[in-house]
Amino acid sequence: MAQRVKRLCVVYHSAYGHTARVAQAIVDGANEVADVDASLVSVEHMDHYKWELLDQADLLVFGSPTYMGSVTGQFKLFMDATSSRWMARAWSGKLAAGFANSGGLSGDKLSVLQQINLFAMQHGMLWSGLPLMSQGHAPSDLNRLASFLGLMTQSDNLPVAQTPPDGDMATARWFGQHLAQLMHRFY
Ligand SMILES: Cc1cc2nc3c(=O)[nH]c(=O)nc-3n(C[C@H](O)[C@H](O)[C@H](O)COP(=O)(O)O)c2cc1C
Repeated sequence: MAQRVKRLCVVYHSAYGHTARVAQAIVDGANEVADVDASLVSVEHMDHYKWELLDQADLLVFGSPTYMGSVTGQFKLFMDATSSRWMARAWSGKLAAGFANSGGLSGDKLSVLQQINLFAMQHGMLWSGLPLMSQGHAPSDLNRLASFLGLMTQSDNLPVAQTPPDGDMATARWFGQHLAQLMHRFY
């Protein structure tokens, strides 16, 4: 029997494009898995169509750049705009995951992942981390920043085509694939 197509949606903010590139890599990785439909939603200019995509998704992946050790103001506006869904328990039982990009190697990205995790818990969602052992700390290595709560990537102050490095981009695709497979296992 054919299995139902599962929907994953990556919800992100990106001022200069680096976090957007990571978001796209998660979507690309997820779409490599059969019977998965993964899409991208920027938190800017949310409209009825975008909210519908989020409401229909089986799994939401939330991502933000790190600003002053926190999610960006734009991402926080999005979080606050979900309060009617929080009240209605609309996303309760959905799978959730998170990612954070920053300029610093640490950059206090953990704080961003913790904020996003707590946000998902407020919604009653079911959290998936990044179950991938670090393969080393070079720019080409998978999970070089050794993060398990969610995906961490780091970008230099360079054009988007050059940074984050290959290992971070490959980790993002791995994360997308993993989350897609998780939807099939879970639902
Ligand atoms: C206002 C502001 C605050 C920032 N704060 C941090 C920070 O706390 N830690 C860090 O490592 N990078 C910090 N950065 C760098 C950003 O995290 C980095 O430029 C961003 O992740 C790039 O993503 P984007 O191209 O998707 O906007 C900051 C940048 C700005 C503009």
